[in-house]
Amino acid sequence: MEDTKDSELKRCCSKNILIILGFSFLIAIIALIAVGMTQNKPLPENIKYGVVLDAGSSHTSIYIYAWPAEKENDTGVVRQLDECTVKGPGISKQAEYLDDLEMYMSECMEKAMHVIPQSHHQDTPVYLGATAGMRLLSAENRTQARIIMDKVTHTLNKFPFDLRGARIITGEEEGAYGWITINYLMGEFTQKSSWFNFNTDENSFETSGALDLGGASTQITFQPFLNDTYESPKNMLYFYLYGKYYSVYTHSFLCYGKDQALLQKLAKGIQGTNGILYDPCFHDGYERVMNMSDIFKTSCTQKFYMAYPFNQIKIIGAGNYDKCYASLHELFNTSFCFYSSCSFNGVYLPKLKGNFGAFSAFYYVLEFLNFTSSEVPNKDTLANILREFCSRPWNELKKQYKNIKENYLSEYCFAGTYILTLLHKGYHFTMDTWNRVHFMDKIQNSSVGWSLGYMLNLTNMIPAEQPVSRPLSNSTYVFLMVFFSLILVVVVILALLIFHKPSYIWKDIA
Ligand SMILES: Nc1nc2c(ncn2[C@@H]2O[C@H](COP(=O)(O)OP(=O)(O)OP(=O)(O)O)[C@@H](O)[C@H]2O)c(=O)[nH]1
Ligand SMILES: [Ca+2]
Repeated sequence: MEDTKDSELKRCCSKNILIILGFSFLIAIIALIAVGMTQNKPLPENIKYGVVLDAGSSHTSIYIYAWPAEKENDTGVVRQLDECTVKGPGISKQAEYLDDLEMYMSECMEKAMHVIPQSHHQDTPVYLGATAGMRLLSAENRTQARIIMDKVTHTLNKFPFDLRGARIITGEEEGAYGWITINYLMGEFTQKSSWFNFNTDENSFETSGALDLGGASTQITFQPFLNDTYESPKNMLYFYLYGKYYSVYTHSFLCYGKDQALLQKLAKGIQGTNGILYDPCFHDGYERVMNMSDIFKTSCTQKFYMAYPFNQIKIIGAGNYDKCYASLHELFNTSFCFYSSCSFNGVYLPKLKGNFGAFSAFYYVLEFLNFTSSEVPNKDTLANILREFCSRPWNELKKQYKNIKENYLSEYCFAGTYILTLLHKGYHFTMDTWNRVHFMDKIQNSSVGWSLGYMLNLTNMIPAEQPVSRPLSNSTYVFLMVFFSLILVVVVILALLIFHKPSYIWKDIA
């Protein structure tokens, strides 16, 4: 009787303990989830900002970038927050208006001050890089170029940011940073170089080449086949990024940007005329009068200079793609080459390799001509588009494209034909390789150009080694915590059930 009472008491006690434990675990899990959801939120992201001014030959653009401070060595984390186009021409044309530089910059710099929180102004780095317009001016008039750069620095110092330098960048830098930008935005530097990739085949790390067409210069940059990296050391750049070596070919053709190429073409075309130029690269019915001094003031046209008895020329459009193509051909001298292969003017060009991203005027022009969305994006398709477009009368075009700046509209025939000539005759893209050129303006809302790569480099945001993998994210942490707690509960309950059973056994034994 006593024993039965005893075992009843034991069973009752075990049951109560089980209920209390179960209840406690339930409360603990609810508490854990609640704490995980409320207290364990990630720390507010510490955002950093950076500003780059791209002082191009035709205009100045300002790019504002942002990135989370704790992730700055990861790839693809820096994003363009905003951009602003400065009204007016490039800084190389500002020599006579130096006192107006502050006004020139102010609208876009104020935009940057608005976009970037005030508390970050003082530690936001600002870089200005001037490109081919200033390179040309520097070669023609070094003193004037220095005065402009000093004044630009002085002006930028008036804004509350951390100005880290305003300088003229080289054509090689322009090419290299454009290449870095594309591959950074496309995630090419880290994606394929993961730990399980033992493949040392150079193709397994293929990057995208970069083609930039500015107003005064144009750049071609790509990773050639390894055997082709020794012929012209001055064209090679070497990078060690995210634990991998890259040998990159680059060349910048000064005077072969869209605007300077047009001046070259006009300077050549005017030879032997009486001041009237019937130009197949402009539409029928189009007329433009230009000062001879404007054509010959750049060093790009000096090789065509002759004494002329007139101060102005009159360009009369004679829209004809085939004749325009033939006239542009003459700007590319392919008659000599002291290397195994050349692009033009005796410049070494290794065998083209991989895909290319083509931006700036490559994109603006071919986007207008609807070539970027073409289903068969090859040379013949573009030639057909241009043949039709160039033959259209100017009056008809003006009526159809009322919202497009007349200056841009009048030059699409020339510019499209120039792009075709540059890619085909200059860089030797063939029917097979044309479809490897991808015309682009932005990748994930960030503009493709040299400025992002420039900032990444100057702020040391591209590490030589692969960054170590990061700890668990907040959500993974909460999930794992709850998951393992549940397992623990199940295990404890099972253990208690097993522990609970022997009370019957004890009873039997008794
Ligand atoms: N159609 C069109 N042309 C543009 C546009 N923006 C710029 N351009 C022209 O395209 C050419 C190249 O422009 P950019 O890439 O800005 O040239 P840039 O940076 O000033 O010149 P570089 O110093 O040689 O790099 C120039 O002739 C510009 O006038 C645009 O939105 N539409
Ligand atoms: Ca440019």
